[in-house]
Order: sequence, then C-alpha cells, then structure tokens
Amino acid sequence: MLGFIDDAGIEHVVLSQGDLTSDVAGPPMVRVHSECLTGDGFGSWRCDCGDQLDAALATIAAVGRGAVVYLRGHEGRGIGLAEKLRAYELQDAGMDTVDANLALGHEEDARTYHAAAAILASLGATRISLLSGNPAKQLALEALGIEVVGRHNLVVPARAENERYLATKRARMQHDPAADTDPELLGRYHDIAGTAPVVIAQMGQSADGFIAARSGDGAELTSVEDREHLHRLRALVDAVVVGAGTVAADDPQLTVRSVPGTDPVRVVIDPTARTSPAARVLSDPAAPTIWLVGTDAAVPAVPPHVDVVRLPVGPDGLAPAAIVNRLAERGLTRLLIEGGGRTVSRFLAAGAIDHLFLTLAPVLIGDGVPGVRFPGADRLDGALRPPSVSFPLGPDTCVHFDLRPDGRGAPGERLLGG
Ligand SMILES: Nc1nc2c(ncn2[C@@H]2O[C@H](COP(=O)(O)OP(=O)(O)OP(=O)(O)O)[C@@H](O)[C@H]2O)c(=O)[nH]1
Ligand SMILES: [Zn+2]
Repeated sequence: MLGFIDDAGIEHVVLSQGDLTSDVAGPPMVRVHSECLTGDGFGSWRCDCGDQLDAALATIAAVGRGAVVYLRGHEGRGIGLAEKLRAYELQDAGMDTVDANLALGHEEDARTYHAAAAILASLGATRISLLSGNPAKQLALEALGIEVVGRHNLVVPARAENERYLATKRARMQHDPAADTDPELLGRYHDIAGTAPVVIAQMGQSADGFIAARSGDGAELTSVEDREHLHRLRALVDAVVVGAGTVAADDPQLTVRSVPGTDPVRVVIDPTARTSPAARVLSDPAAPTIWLVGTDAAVPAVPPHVDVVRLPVGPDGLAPAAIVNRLAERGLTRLLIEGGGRTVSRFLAAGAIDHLFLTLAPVLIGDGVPGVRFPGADRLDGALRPPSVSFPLGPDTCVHFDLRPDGRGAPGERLLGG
C-alpha cells in the first residue's frame, strides 16, 4: 500500500500487487475507486461501492497483478459525506440520485481524476485495463494521458436496496449494463477483449511439441477445457483463419459451440484452391467463409456463403501481412489464427501475431505433426522470451505470450535475431 498527497492536501492510497508497468506483461487491471464511507466502510447496500471494491480486490488477486487506486475526496461523487447524506434524504423522499445532487446545488458528478492519473503515471501504469462500468471515468483518465486499453464492468451481486440507484446510473449517467463476467475469465481474456484490432493465435500441442501423431490424428490431444478456451477465442474475434492443410486433415466447422457467442467469419488460406467443395467450411452455411486463394488458382462454383478472395502467391505462399491487410479492408480486424502448426508458425515468424495461446497437453508423442516451429537462433540468448502468463486448462497448461511490440522492437525483429 502506498500513500499519496495531492495538491489540495487530500490523501489517497494505492493497494497493488505485482509490477504495474505495461511492458512486463500487458496492461495491468486497475480499479479507480471513489471513496464511499457508507458503502466501503459500513457495508451499506444503497450503492454498489462496497461490492465493487470487494470484486476489484478479488479480481486483481485472482490475476495476481493490478491495483486499486482509492480516491479520497470523491465521497458522494465529489460533494462530500454530509452532502451525500442530505442527498440520501431527498432520495428517501422520492428524488433520484441525479436530481438530489442538483436540488442541493451540486453537479451530478463533481469528481476529477487528476490525482488518479498522476498516481498511475508515478507507478508506471500508463497503459491499463480499467475495472469500471462508467465510461466517463475512462474518458477522464484518457484525457489525462492514461491509455485505457479495455474497460470491464465488475460483477456485483444484485440487491433490491440499490436497484433504483444502479438503474438511475444506467439511465441518466451513461453507465454500462450489469456485467456477468466470471473474474477468472476476465483475468484471462481482458487483454484481448474489446474492439481494437488484434491478431491472436492458438495452438494445442503435446509437451514435446507435436499437434498430432504421424497418422495426422490429433483431435483428442488437448482437454475439453482447452476446446472451451478455443471457442471463447473464436467468440472474441471477427474472423478465424486456418490453413488448407487443417481443413483437409480435420474438416473443422470453426463455429462457436462450447460457449455462448457469435460465430466468426471463417477464412481458409489456400493458394492452390485445393480444398474439397465437400469440406464443411465450403459446404455448410453455418457462418460466412472467405476462401483465400492465389491470383491464378482455378476455383469451382461456390455456394452463396463463400466469398472467393484472391491474393498474389509469393515464394512462401500467401504472405501473413497481406492476409491481415486484405481482411482488414473487409472490416475483419480481429483475427484468430487457429491452425495448423505451419500456418501459426508462418504468422509467428512474420511477426504478425500479437497474442499466442499455446496449450501444452501432458502427453509425449515422440514424433508426428510438428506444432510451433520457426527458424530460431543459434544461441539461447537469441530465443524469443516475450512476457507470458500461464494458466491451467483442465489437465493442460496454457501459456499466453504477449508478442506486442511495446517498445521492445517488433516481434518479427526479435524472432529473426535482428
Ligand atoms: N451524491 C451521491 N453520491 C453517491 C450516491 N450513491 C453513491 N454515491 C457516491 O458515488 C461514488 C461512486 O460513484 P458511482 O457513480 O456509484 O460509480 P462510478 O465510480 O462512477 O463507476 P464504477 O467505476 O462503475 O463504480 C462514491 O463516492 C459514492 O460515495 C448518491 O446517491 N448520491
Ligand atoms: Zn457508495
């Protein structure tokens, strides 16, 4: 816990865990919490402050990294404790929380975030993932130089006592709807959720680095938990990208089935258009498909859900950067590179991946279809060591590599030992 005194002489505190600088392992989770003696201290359910504080602490503890910036002087949305009690009296007589503030001659929200921004900057946390349901808080921090890469509403219990207060915040103060996100999932995916362009890759492989045995059989290698994780990733992106080899070997549907969510557009990288028209991505209209083929490839007639897109074929097939750009032209800016080993490895070697989720099954295959492979370096000090976090998926372990440049040189440069 660190203490701060701002220019007005008000004392604030920060309770933090782990390194908050964003180049260590992506943006930390930060709760910028407004003091509320009645809710935080006495456990009042007239507001949701106490529940929010508990949820923030639990979420940050589950992730193991983040901070609660506890802002004093914010009591009653900046009008002070005694005035808040007066406002409560007016609310007991029927007014809502906004009108009560206005009736007392105050603004509906008199808070400023200069102290919060200065405190975060002093801790190196200038790029954060914000735990809040209040868009105005995000805008205020951004205006003060804090980059908010994601904002997540905490899950708090529904209470009859604060139903009206929360409804007023949503109706009159532009607050987000109630969240239903599991804190563990929030911790796992907050970096990649949202609407910002992102290229995610995933790969499930044996502990010794194979995605399938020699026969090509790899369907049951990783756990059902890993399959659920894969479907969550699909639900978070605009498009899921696979190589023609994976379509030939596994005939995947590429839809979201294990979890609720929207199916992404399916993209098949297929320079020679060798994919069979009977493959599910081409024959089953469950989701739109983009068939990415070479400029001169001969393509048969396709059903209406399939869009044939042509790209020049280079010495090493279709270039990852060209694929990303062409899909972006179609509004598909959030991509999941799902497989197989060669496709993911080519995107990795090209420096085209922001996040890699590599799931390792506790299985030794000995020989078979290789997983992630790239040219590599001669010496270990040339190995790729991006920031990473690991989490269990049933019996498997998933390693999340953050490959974004973050001032450390583009991932491609690091990979090629440049
Ligand atoms: N004036 C007034 N202030 C209140 C009332 N209820 C809670 N507060 C104060 O509101 C502040 C919290 O603001 P909220 O609008 O509830 O939430 P927020 O911080 O903007 O948004 P979140 O980050 O999602 O929690 C605390 O300082 C509380 O003391 C009320 O009825 N009237
Ligand atoms: Zn409160």
